[in-house]
Amino acid sequence: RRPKNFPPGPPVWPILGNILDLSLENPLKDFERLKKTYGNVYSLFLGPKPVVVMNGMKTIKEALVTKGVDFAGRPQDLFVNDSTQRKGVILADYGSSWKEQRRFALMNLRNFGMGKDSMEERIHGEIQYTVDTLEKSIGKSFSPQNMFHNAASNIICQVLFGKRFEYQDETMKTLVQCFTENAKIANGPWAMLYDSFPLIRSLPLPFRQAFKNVETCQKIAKTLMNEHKQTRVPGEPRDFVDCYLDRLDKPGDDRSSFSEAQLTMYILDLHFAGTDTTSNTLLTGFLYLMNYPQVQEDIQLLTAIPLSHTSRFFFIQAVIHEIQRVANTVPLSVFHCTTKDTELNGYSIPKGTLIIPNLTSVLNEEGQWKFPNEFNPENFLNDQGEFVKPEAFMPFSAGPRMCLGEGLARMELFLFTVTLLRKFKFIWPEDAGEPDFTPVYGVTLTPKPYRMKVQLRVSQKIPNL
Ligand code: HEM
Repeated sequence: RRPKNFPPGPPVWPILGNILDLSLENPLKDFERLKKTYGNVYSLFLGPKPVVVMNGMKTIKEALVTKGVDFAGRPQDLFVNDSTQRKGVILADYGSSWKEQRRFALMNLRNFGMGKDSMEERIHGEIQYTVDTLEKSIGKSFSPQNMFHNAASNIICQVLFGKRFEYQDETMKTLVQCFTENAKIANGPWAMLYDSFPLIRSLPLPFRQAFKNVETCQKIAKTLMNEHKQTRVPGEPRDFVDCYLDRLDKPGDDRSSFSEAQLTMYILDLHFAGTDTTSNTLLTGFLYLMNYPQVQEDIQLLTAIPLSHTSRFFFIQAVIHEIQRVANTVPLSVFHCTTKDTELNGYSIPKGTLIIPNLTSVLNEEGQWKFPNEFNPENFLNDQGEFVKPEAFMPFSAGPRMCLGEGLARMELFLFTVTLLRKFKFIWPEDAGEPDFTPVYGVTLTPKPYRMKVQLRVSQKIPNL
């Protein structure tokens, strides 16, 4: 039974709730269908657990920004909480510990923005390896999945550990394999069953593998942390781990949330949050750029013009934003939870209710975009050809829990796109058939595996702008 004045939704079955209303493999279409029937705020039951799904820009902003604190919690009784032992920042509940840890990361990520070891330098350094990989692949048809994944992983490793890993490095391979497997389990049917039916949690079912994987990753994070302890000079941090160890040296009060156990999970959080997201956005970007050769060519002509030239800046920004809009990389954001009894669109939502912000419903919302259902950089250009960012552009979500890696991610997307397009032409192979733009559902949306071809560019005449 729905509580009084709770958002409406489909009829609820005993024990099962609404689990049969959702495809366990990919619920995005079901969420869209339910929005058409019940409106922008509706409710579902996962087994006995009530869930509120929020849709549309106005509703999501009202909740995550205007009533930011009310909606800034994270559910604590799900599969993902058990598998990460409730440490780190992504899944930490709203409160002083989360605030302290989040502020620390934001401040330190900003501090890496300057100087010779700046974020930009670190990204450029890694792009050079991607360029080498592409040069070796000229004329061949190859799958770019690992290349982008490794590059995104190495950039976050540079930030965290001050070093990159060779693409064949066993530690990295193990980390990536564990993350990939866990992301699959976390968004698959077994996690949904784990969340809906607490009685099955101790049974030896496939979700057990995720717990083993987290243990393996934690061991790796601990080893890297211990290596830093051996080589660091206190007060002269080289990277995020050193900054954190410096912070641990400070005499703090007993209630401080900083600890080595926090750090190991934090390392994994940032590595996980910064890898799949960026690499899948890049993969989607190059899938579209190959199949919209005119857009690719327009950027290529502009890459030869000084960065300060506003037309260059406007068009490239518009293309990168449009890539992020169609990539819809984190389609349901990370699940939130209400921190107190609250209201949304006139409905009452009790404290502790699981909230799903359906970002997909905003990134292609009718009325918010000139071309909601096609790839078109015009979505971000006004009549004068100037870059404009519609309010509905929220791939990083909004409010107090908004992605804390946005600055890093945007710098990566910009530098990769511009540097690679300046040097190479990306071609959809003749024998690849029709491109399939439908993504594969997961915590992050992934393009279906595809192959690409590259050619070195011959220098082009600069247009008269
Ligand atoms: C294109 C790339 C990226 C996209 C689309 C993206 C998107 C998101 C989204 C939608 C959320 C959930 C926000 C919410 O709960 O409302 C999030 C959270 C988060 N992201 Fe990102 N992200 C990206 C890259 C990164 C990078 C590079 C990092 C690492 C520095 C990062 C670190 C985080 C963290 C730590 C959180 C949790 C914040 C919190 O709970 O307070 N993300 N991201």
